Amino acid sequence: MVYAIELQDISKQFSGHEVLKNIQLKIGQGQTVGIVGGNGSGKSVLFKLICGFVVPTSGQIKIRQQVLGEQIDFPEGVGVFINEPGYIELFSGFKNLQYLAAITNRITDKQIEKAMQLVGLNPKNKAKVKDYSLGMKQKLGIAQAIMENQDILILDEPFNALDYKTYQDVKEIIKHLKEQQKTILLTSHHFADIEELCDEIFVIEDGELIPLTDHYKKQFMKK
Ligand SMILES: Nc1ncnc2c1ncn2[C@@H]1O[C@H](COP(=O)(O)OP(=O)(O)OP(=O)(O)O)[C@@H](O)[C@H]1O
Repeated sequence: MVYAIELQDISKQFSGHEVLKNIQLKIGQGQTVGIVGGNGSGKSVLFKLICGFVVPTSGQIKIRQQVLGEQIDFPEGVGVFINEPGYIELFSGFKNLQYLAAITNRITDKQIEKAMQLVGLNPKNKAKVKDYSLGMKQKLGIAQAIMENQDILILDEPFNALDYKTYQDVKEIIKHLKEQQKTILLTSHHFADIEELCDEIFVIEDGELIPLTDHYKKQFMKK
């Protein structure tokens, strides 16, 4: 199998506190993998390591066979949604996405508009991002993650703060991305969503990444 993402012996410490210990993870191209765990267990740190936003204390990360920090600094062709993305507050949502799209210059304004419409944002809305609600910012972040049609998607809590209709829409978008054989890494505190969407599920407990067992499943289903 061709692996889109590979983590070998990844550990991460912050000021001597070991958040992640010897993580091994292989994600095949086209797979959707869910990561669950309690608050502060290290899910976001794991995702930031894969995106190249945080450097591991030890171990190796490969994205499409390329070693992060050696062959590449940042993984290319990865759509990222990490909570509370930073935007230029005085720009509209569309202008923010236009600004970000200009970095790689791969997509047209029409594609940006389409991504915004998919998550229920009006690209013609001139409101500044500083006046956006939390849910609108969340939608903008998801539009950003999917707008370039990347084949790897890292989605950290994509369902947070969404109204019911947008939550359903985002779930449908993820299902559609799965059908298109995208590789997706997903977290959510709603275990039912993870179970519905993911081919494989792992738990982070005490810094270790372990496959979901019935014991953990019962624990998460209670929530
Ligand atoms: N830059 C940082 N400096 C120091 N500690 C950090 C840093 N980033 C994360 N941590 C610590 O790493 C641990 C894991 O945090 P992380 O955000 O990955 O948790 P999480 O599983 O995503 O939690 P939640 O479900 O609440 O979002 C926490 O103890 C957090 O305080």
